[in-house]
Amino acid sequence: MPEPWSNEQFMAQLRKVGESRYHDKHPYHVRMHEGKLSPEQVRGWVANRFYYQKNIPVKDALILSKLPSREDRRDWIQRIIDHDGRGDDEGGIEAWVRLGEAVGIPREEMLDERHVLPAVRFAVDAYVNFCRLRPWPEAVASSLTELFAPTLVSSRIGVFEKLYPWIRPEGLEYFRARLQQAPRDADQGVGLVMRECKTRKEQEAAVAALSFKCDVLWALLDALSLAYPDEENRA
Ligand SMILES: O=C(O)c1cc(C(=O)O)c2c(n1)C(=O)C(=O)c1cc(C(=O)O)[nH]c1-2
Repeated sequence: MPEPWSNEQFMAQLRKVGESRYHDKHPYHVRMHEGKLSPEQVRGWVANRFYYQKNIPVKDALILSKLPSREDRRDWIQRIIDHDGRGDDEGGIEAWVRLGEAVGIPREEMLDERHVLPAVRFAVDAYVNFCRLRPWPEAVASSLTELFAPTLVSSRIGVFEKLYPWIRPEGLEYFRARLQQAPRDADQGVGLVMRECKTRKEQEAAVAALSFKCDVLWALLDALSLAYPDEENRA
């Protein structure tokens, strides 16, 4: 096996995956940020991403159950609280349901998953199962798409405000909360991956995990492109 990468080289390998394969490059996402999606296409994205959102705390609970140290569990548990909420904080899943209402999807239609496409379900379930079955440092590495999320989410707030004025502004609270949460998650995830993945084999497995996760997000948008084609491509 070749020599392990230095932390800098390892980070560069992880970043390279995001630069080429993160979902911001997907045509459906590009069109979203150009303001070109129809209301129906925006609703399709929100309703399907809900299935991703609701499974995030499930996969984080699987990872939590495998972390051997109390200190690491004390940090990781915050992710579950962010999404499920606690006390007066209703959490990210509820905020996403409100985003749904802000784009015109009734709450019960989000909750009963009637708009969730089969391929989206398969892709998200594959992510949860990856975290269930793989060694925990790889599961943590697969969350590192969050390294690339803050820039994208911050531009999405402006995009939704300016280019989709029909979306009710209170729906954007989810994204605002993520601007604080995602960089903290990414720092924590990078710290764990750098600490645990010391051999070249482990480092390459972490890069592969991040690549797999990019595929999950990409597959979600592929499914949306088929189900909600652009006007000009409609039969
Ligand atoms: O809107 C986005 O572009 C985006 C991307 C990602 C991501 O990169 O996986 C996450 C989120 N949002 C997000 O809101 C979120 O809570 C989240 C958790 C995770 C994860 O894998 O643990 N990714 C993401």
